[in-house]
Amino acid sequence: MAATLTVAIGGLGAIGAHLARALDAGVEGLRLTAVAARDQDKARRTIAGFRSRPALVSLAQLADHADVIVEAAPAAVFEEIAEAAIGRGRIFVPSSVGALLPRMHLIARARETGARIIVPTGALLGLDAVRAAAEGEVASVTIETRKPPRGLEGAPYLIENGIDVLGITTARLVFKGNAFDAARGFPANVNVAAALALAGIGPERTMVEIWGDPGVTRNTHTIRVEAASARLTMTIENVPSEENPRTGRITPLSILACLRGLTSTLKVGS
Ligand SMILES: NC(=O)C1=CN([C@@H]2O[C@H](COP(=O)(O)OP(=O)(O)OC[C@H]3O[C@@H](n4cnc5c(N)ncnc54)[C@H](O)[C@@H]3O)[C@@H](O)[C@H]2O)C=CC1
Ligand SMILES: O=C([O-])CC(=O)C(=O)O
Repeated sequence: MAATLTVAIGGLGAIGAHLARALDAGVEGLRLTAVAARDQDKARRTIAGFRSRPALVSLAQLADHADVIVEAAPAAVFEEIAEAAIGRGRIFVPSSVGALLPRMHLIARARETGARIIVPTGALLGLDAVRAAAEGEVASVTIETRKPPRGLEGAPYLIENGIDVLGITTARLVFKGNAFDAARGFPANVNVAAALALAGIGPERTMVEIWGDPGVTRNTHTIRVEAASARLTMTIENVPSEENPRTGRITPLSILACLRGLTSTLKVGS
């Protein structure tokens, strides 16, 4: 029988609370041992009915409590969770993948400590095919993201460029550039572009279009890959979660599937 891995989660919002509940309900090979949250009272209420109550600790302490540290917090506190997890040689599973792009030194650090950084597919699709294609020659990778305007509100790029996204009445291209610049300009919005870049040809060559689109109710991502082995065109339309409409409901499910793959006897997909 495969060994059980202990799991700690930083952030108990749309992703973290859902994942915590799912783990507590029972997942073979995984055991939730600790969580960290900003609002301690709310966190206590969230875990009150759990079958096995995890320790409520600080972000930096998560790494002392588990083999696998899942980051499910705002990008602003990414470093605090990541540095402790990687410093202690844990398996680090980030949600705020956009925050990893400007911190690629963490990968060199993980090499030193024996930590692993496992980026889940998250709100995207098809990263298995992108990774496979990237083992051969890839000419181009693009992602087109369409969001309801309020899902883009407050992004630094829009503020810097005076773009009033809530005033948009027809679909408008608000950003076109590489994944690196997209992650800087839209830190709460392009985790999927960052994951795509890391799966394929890197943040400099992965091209991103972000559209504010009053005509969509779902965050919609279309990936196009032109490779020597295949041409890929894939679209996902994410149902927003109740807790945080910026975050697709599929995201905690994808992380759960990713965690299952760490211990399962049968693993499907590369
Ligand atoms: N990889 C992907 O495909 C996706 C990634 N994301 C990213 O995942 C991250 C989490 O997303 P959500 O769960 O939707 O966010 P959320 O806003 O619903 O939850 C974040 C949680 O972190 C907590 N938090 C904030 N500061 C904290 C601190 N200092 N210590 C402990 N907890 C703290 C908040 O109280 C909140 O409960 C975000 O960065 C988001 O952009 C979101 C959707 C898809
Ligand atoms: O589609 C979603 O649910 C979230 C999203 O765009 C991202 O975080 O990159």
